[in-house]
Amino acid sequence: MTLVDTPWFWIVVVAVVVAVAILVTGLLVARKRRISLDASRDAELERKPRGGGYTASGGIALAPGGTAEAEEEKPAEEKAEQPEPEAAEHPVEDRPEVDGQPGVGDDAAVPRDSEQRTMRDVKLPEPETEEPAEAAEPEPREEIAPASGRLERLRGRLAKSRSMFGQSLLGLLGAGDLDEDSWQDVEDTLLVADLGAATTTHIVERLRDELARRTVRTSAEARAVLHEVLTAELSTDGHRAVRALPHTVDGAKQPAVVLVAGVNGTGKTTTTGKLARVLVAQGSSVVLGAADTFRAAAADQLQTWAERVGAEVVRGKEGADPAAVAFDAVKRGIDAGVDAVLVDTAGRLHTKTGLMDELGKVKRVVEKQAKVDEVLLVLDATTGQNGLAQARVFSEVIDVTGIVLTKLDGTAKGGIVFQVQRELGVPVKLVGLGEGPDDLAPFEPGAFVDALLG
Ligand SMILES: Nc1nc2c(ncn2[C@@H]2O[C@H](COP(=O)(O)OP(=O)(O)OP(=O)(O)O)[C@@H](O)[C@H]2O)c(=O)[nH]1
Repeated sequence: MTLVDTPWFWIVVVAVVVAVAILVTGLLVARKRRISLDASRDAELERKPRGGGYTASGGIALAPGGTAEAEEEKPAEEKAEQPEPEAAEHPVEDRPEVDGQPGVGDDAAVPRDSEQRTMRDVKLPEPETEEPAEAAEPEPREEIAPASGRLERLRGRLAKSRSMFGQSLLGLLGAGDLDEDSWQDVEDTLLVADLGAATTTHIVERLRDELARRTVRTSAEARAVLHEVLTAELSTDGHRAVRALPHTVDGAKQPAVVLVAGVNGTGKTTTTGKLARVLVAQGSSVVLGAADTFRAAAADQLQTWAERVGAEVVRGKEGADPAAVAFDAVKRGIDAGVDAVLVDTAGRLHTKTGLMDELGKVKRVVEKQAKVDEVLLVLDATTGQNGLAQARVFSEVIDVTGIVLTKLDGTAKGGIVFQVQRELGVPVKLVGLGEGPDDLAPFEPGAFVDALLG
């Protein structure tokens, strides 16, 4: 009989199998318990905010998403007034761009922690109210001082020239017999007052002749001689009337067309406005053409002048062709049947040849529909010899028919009047004696000399 055949062998085998089974089961149970512990720790981490304690380099804190918590923090009254969700979304263009942040992606929206707009903050536009009927009524027209006798009324404005020129001459001539030194002083006085060499020589010769021929004993007699000589020096063959009244062409009324030209700043726009006032005061209807498209404010300035007297203005866009504006103004004047069209032209430096060509073009274009009746050259009396040089250039380009000498109130060199007229052979028609609307006077030699001598 072998060991296998014995019962004790099988009892030992069964016992070993059972023991191994118990051991394996125990090991499995122990492993399962260890995994459960690890899972609970992970779950604990999972409950912490993602990225909690982590700060990115750009300063962006990683925090749980969602908007519910933020909304709960707002006051109840604000919450109640929150608009519907779609209205609450701020369009990109609504983002207040004060922080320099880019408006891209999520960042294009207003940050949710920024100040919220509420209904209370929204300002509704005020409904547009109709202007009261009386406001639409035209401004009452200004009273315009009569043009006649203006030079006498404004004579005080020539005070600077009077003391420098008139009073000095009277002092010299009224002193009795004049020696060569005294005559030299007379000459110097005339030159300083801007009469120019040729005019000065001519006046001194005339004075010497007259004083030698007559017996002058009193200062009143000396004044009379001086008055006579100076007035005669200012006489001209050209007539001083400004051609600003309408005339008839082929049986139809045609407005007078007046071009006002000159270097910038001489007072063209002001003179155009002042002249319009004179014409309106005398019963004429006027259209003003704002052909100074170079200086933007010039058209506004002219418009203001026009509104004050109830005249119409034709203006173009800034930088428009001045010739086109002048053409339109004259056309408007003809169509409306007015008495005069005054065209204020651009006044830029005469040294720019192209600009002088432009002035010539303005005249040519205007003359396609109406003759230019008057070309007034505006000269600033305070600029002396430079003003005269300007005048020469202008008269080569356009036929100047009259001179307006402005700012005579601000200069001691009123003698420029004599020189301008002599050198250009064109009469001084108007003088500007101030910035006021009625400070434009017709030029009358006798009254002018009277004002100079005091
Ligand atoms: N004191 C004085 N100032 C004047 C007279 N005429 C014009 N002015 C002033 O001169 C300045 C220039 O006048 P404007 O009429 O604008 O001159 P403008 O020639 O049209 O000038 P631009 O449009 O630049 O070409 C303004 O301040 C006027 O008030 C005058 O007779 N006396």
